[in-house]
Amino acid sequence: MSSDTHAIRDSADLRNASCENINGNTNLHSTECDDLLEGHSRGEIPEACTSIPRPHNESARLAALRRYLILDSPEDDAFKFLAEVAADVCDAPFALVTLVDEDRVWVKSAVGIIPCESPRNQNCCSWVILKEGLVDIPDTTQDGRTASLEIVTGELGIQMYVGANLVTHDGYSIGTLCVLDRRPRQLTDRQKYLLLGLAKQAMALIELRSHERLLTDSMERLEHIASTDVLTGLLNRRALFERLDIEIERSRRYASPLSLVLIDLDHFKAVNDNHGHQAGDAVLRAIGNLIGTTKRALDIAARYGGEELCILLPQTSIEGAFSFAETLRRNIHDLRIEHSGQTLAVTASLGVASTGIATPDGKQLLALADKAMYAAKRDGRNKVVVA
Ligand SMILES: Nc1nc2c(ncn2[C@@H]2O[C@H](COP(=O)(O)OP(=O)(O)OP(=O)(O)O)[C@@H](O)[C@H]2O)c(=O)[nH]1
Repeated sequence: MSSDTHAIRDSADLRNASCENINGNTNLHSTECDDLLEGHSRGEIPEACTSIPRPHNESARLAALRRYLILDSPEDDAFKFLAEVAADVCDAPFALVTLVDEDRVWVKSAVGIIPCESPRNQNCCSWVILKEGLVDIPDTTQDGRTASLEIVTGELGIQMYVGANLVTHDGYSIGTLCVLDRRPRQLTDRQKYLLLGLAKQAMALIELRSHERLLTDSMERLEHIASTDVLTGLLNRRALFERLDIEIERSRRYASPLSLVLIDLDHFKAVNDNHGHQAGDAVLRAIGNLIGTTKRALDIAARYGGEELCILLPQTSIEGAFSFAETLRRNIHDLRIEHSGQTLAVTASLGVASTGIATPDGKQLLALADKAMYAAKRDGRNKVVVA
């Protein structure tokens, strides 16, 4: 016998129990919940509940729900499919996958009804998370838990509700897979068994989506680590070459210019020799920041080598690149870096190259910029030279 078909209790008991728990006791224990849930499905209709009790582990339950990041997530056909199967199996016009949040019941997917959230106090699903297994209400108009709910008394006129718990791997009830009908009726044992099985599948799907998200996040983090230069926060050399190939290809395909600026700090060895390697690192970090704030969002900045940096400027002509390089040269010249009580200043030599009519490949473009950069060094440093 399912817990929903337990013996009928005196409706006065239920009223008393409800009232005690309505009056602020949100830390309800499961036995108390059972008192509320059992024994009032038939006979005299108890006074309507104005508040649905909360499980004794409510705050841990909410934390469990939130770790899945499923609330307010986009539609997902796999959940919709499970709701469709539940509706078919139970021969019900409505089926929903719901999550019971702090003050609302949010619908992940729905069949026969437009999914929308509703207040927790007005939703049958809020009863389901109070106990294990199914909540089976063959006639909602005759059940104290549901008789006064808007979904029953209102336009929708729901008269049958059966909800199966979605239980996390660590035992928290976070929502339901439920079926609803406009006429009172009893599901068969087979239908209830299948609904419970489908609820397990819905929960497995929630866990799967969560694992997928964690995996994607980890891969993105790893990709970030693998492509970022730790000192400057810019892209590293490997990532630069990847992006260079992509941007060269884009430049070819759309016949748009791509420019490249190569930056080499002047007399950087002297910074290390005179102020120490830590000071040299502080300078490189500061230059990395400066480049980050000087370039456009679509420009791609990388650490090319030791004290050599590189910026790709998509859709930028040689004139535009020269103007950008001049601004950067001035900004570097004007930059003052405070380190261990000392104020450091550096200059840089910059080489600029651009894809022309005979578009070079990435390596050729770099070689052109490198040649121009060395010309700037030869010309006295703190200069921009165009290839
Ligand atoms: N602190 C620090 N120094 C670095 C790093 N990478 C390269 N360097 C130093 O950068 C200096 C580069 O020196 P050089 O190639 O002789 O060039 P330079 O002193 O900048 O002289 P010019 O380029 O000719 O103006 C070397 O002392 C490297 O050790 C780094 O990550 N941190």
